[in-house]
Amino acid sequence: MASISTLRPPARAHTVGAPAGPARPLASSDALVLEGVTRSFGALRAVDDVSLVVAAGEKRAILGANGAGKTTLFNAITGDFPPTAGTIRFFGEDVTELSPFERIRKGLRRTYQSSLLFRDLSVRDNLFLAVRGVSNNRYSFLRPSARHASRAATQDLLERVRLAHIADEPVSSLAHGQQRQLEIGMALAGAPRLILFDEPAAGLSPAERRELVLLLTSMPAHMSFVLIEHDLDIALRVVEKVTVMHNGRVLKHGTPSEIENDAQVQAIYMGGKH
Ligand SMILES: Nc1ncnc2c1ncn2[C@@H]1O[C@H](COP(=O)(O)OP(=O)(O)OP(=O)(O)O)[C@@H](O)[C@H]1O
Repeated sequence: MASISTLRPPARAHTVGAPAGPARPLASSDALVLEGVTRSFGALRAVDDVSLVVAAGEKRAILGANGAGKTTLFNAITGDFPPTAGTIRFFGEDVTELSPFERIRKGLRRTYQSSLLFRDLSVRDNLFLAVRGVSNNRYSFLRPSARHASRAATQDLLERVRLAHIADEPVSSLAHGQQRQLEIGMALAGAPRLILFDEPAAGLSPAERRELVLLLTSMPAHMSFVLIEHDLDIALRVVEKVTVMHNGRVLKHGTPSEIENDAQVQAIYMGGKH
């Protein structure tokens, strides 16, 4: 775990938010509502009865030790591995049965732990393809107006993820941190309503981590994100709320400071049992 040492000793042990059930009544301003979401692989319940609510515009981290079920939860939300029980609502709509692509069309995006970039293409072309891929006109490559709008959107993204100065470089020549910035840019194509970031700081140098924090703290206010991140220095700095998972279940929800000072969370991150 990258930043265990950054967890300070608890001022006092205390109970943070209750794990069971959505924390409050459903509201139309909720971006993502999970109720009893479970994903089994044979006898293993990788995600077990998870309920949580992410408000529109909210930035949330999901923490947990290796194997806690974080990525499986992301896969359930995106539909890559749909839940075996429970429901998922996205801006009030039940999307539990929808295909991954239908969820993308509704404004859900994700990044992956491993890179999905086209390494031989330029930074600009990768972003252009991402823009075209989520566009309503994605099959009309030859229509000048659609092409013009996509080029403008591509330029916006280049600037937003601070890669305009290397727009025409091939991805294969980029530093690792720049590639992760580009992945974030691609997830931002098409004005998403919620992005799931899967360990964006993995493998980054300290300087690249600072750049990542800048990017994550400058995300549009109305857009939500959910972040899986082992680097607690980053995770606790860029979100308003934290959900901690353990053995597939929600252990607790809380603010970054509540979670940082929680004895039970510390025990898990130190590799202890609770
Ligand atoms: N496709 C799969 N088939 C079988 N078991 C799986 C599959 N995907 C995940 N698992 C199991 O589910 C459990 C949770 O895995 P998951 O990858 O969701 O954890 P995680 O919290 O994301 O871990 P990490 O921090 O290491 O990425 C693990 O025991 C894992 O082996």
